[in-house]
Amino acid sequence: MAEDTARVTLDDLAAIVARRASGEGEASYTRTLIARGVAKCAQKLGEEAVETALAAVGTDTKAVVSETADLLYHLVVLLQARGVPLEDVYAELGRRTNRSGLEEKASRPKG
Ligand SMILES: N=c1c2ncn([C@@H]3O[C@H](COP(=O)(O)OP(=O)(O)OP(=O)(O)O)[C@@H](O)[C@H]3O)c2ncn1[C@@H]1O[C@H](COP(=O)(O)O)[C@@H](O)[C@H]1O
Repeated sequence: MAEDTARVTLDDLAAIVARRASGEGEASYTRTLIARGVAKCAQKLGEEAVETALAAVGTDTKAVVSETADLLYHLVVLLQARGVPLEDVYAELGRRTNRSGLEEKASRPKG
């Protein structure tokens, strides 16, 4: 899988997306998508999630990687559009590291 390209983390992507969202001038898919609103960003995230799930049960491993990259990009775009810092998500993940997933699930509000 090793290719001679830069390794980009979620933090890197969030910084790129934030710059694109606030930038002016050159064409940007990110800015166009965010300008269409949170609901559109959420719809795109849902589509990419389904495409990732479908790829995961298929046989093409490269498609799983590609769809996952699309999914993570659209998640970062949605968080930007919704004004939620990735840092808040990291903190929430951190709070969960001291208990099991079953405990965390039991602690969620019923609904
Ligand atoms: N990682 C991504 C990335 N992953 C996916 N995509 C785009 O997401 C879109 C998803 O494809 P679809 O076919 O579902 O969408 P579509 O039909 O073209 O568009 P819609 O009308 O449905 O919105 C494609 O246009 C992809 O190019 C991305 N666009 C941008 N990035 C990153 O964001 C940076 C900034 O991009 P711009 O904002 O375009 O400058 C890039 O350098 C990348 O690092």
